[in-house]
Amino acid sequence: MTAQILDGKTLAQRLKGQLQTWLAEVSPQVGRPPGLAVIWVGDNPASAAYVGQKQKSCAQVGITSFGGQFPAHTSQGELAHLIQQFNQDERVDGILVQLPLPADLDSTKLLHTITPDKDVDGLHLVNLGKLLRGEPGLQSCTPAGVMRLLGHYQIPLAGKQAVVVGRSILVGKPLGLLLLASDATVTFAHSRTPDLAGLTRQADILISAVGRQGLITPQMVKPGAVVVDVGINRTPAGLVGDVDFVGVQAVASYLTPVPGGVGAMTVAQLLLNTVQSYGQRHELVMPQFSG
Ligand SMILES: Nc1nc(=O)c2c([nH]1)NC[C@@H]1CN(c3ccc(C(=O)N[C@@H](CCC(=O)O)C(=O)O)cc3)C=[N+]21
Repeated sequence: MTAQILDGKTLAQRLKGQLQTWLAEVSPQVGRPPGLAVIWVGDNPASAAYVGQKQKSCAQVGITSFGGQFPAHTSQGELAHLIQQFNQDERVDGILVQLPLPADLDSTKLLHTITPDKDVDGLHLVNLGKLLRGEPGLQSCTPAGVMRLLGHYQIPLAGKQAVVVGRSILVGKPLGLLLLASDATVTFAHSRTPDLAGLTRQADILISAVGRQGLITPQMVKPGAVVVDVGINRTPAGLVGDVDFVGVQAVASYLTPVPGGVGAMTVAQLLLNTVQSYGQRHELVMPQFSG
């Protein structure tokens, strides 16, 4: 068997095309384009690439970017004040605080300063609570992007065994809840899971969101499983995920590449969340952006 590639890059490009077309029609009627404020503190080089990617994608589809880079010594109070200004700014539909923040800042407290209806990262307690309840709300971009990618390829989830390796608040936990909401039987695995391979071999849907190169070997994958690689590892040879791509491709039925899989969907989902927030603010009827 050779796994089919879940092509996040192409799907993301098509979604962006649909957003661009719709916004070209709607923004003049509303009288303004959607706005996304990105707050990036310090000079983490990985963040530089992500923030650049986000701003470029915003420009492509017709979303105005606000915010920018702030020095590493910016205080908690200054950042809270900045977020409050964006909360009130009528041109801003989404506010994103790029993580990680410098260690002396309290990122959770800052995230809770964002008004929930502009929380395009889905990390405010109110949006996390809605996720837990299964109510509509802004959803974290990477998990929502993964679900959109699986949905696009019509991967069945109901009744399937899903194993999520990793339990972060940014990816593992919310993705597990979304899979559960789609009627998968979900198991969370993590660094204290004793027999990881024994567990992952039972997975029809295997998600790795850890950040360790080579973590998922072919022996850990059930033949025919769907494998989603959320890992991001920078190596001398370039960007790689958690999954032994070549080995697992011979065992799985579907597999996401890194790059070109989940990362590309994350950015597209951020734009979708921003447009969703804009649409709600102006009571617009939103089309189904399906890619
Ligand atoms: N508040 C917050 N929200 C986030 O959503 C968030 C964050 N902080 N901090 C960092 C992580 C990471 N992240 C990625 C975004 C795009 C790619 C992406 O576009 N990846 C491309 C390749 C990029 C490259 O080549 O460097 C791909 O996989 O094809 C990856 C990872 C968002 N994150």
